[in-house]
Amino acid sequence: MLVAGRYRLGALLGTGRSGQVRIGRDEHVVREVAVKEVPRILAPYPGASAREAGALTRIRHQGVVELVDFVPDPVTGRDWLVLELVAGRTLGADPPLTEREALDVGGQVLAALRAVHELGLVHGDVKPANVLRGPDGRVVLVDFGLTSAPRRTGSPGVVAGSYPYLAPEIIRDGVYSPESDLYALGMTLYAAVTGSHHYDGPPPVLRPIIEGLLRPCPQQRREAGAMLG
Ligand SMILES: Nc1ncnc2c1ncn2[C@@H]1O[C@H](COP(=O)(O)OP(=O)(O)OP(=O)(O)O)[C@@H](O)[C@H]1O
Repeated sequence: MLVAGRYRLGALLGTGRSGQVRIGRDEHVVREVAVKEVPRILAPYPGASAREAGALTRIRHQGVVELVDFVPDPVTGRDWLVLELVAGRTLGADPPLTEREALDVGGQVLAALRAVHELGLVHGDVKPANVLRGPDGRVVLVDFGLTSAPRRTGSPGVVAGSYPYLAPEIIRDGVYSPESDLYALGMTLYAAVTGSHHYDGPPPVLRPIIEGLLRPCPQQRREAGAMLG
């Protein structure tokens, strides 16, 4: 299949809640990209594709996936996000990381999150499936479908995101903030080194960092972030 008369779809890279992500061959400039299909009617959160495209247009950082093109298709009701093809695998796709590797990954994700937060945005869905790690060690954050300004929905129970990476204040009050991204990073690192997301006491080297990122008080998570870099 050819998207926008230009991107020829190939092998499946991954499947998420919104749709499929495939390798695409850009026939105009002959290079490979990643093409994410978001069927509007099935999208778990309305406006996710436009929100993701809008956020990625603003964020430029080596740890954040680059947006190449955005192709809304009003006829079929599908949107296509054309992204930089990241050579890497998601955390969790392979055996657990060593603590040293997790420290490095944590530092890189934190740097990417800082770029997001400096623009006044919250990623909103940090989790192992949204962190890609390449053979060269480069770490890239993907899936900005829930990215928005900090917000408080005030409706407990109706929360967007992924358990168990949701900070307690999101579950309680629907409060999304840079600090809720830090909580999700803490849980992501815990899952990356233990292979489990059932929190049962952190591993030794990362203990102060993970415990700090998972603090119930959002402000206190910043100190743990500072330990990562
Ligand atoms: N640019 C990319 N390069 C390579 N693989 C990618 C890229 N973007 C996404 N993927 C793969 O596709 C999967 C799904 O992508 P993504 O998380 O963006 O979709 P989603 O439908 O929004 O998922 P979610 O269920 O987390 O909301 C990722 O976990 C990853 O394996």
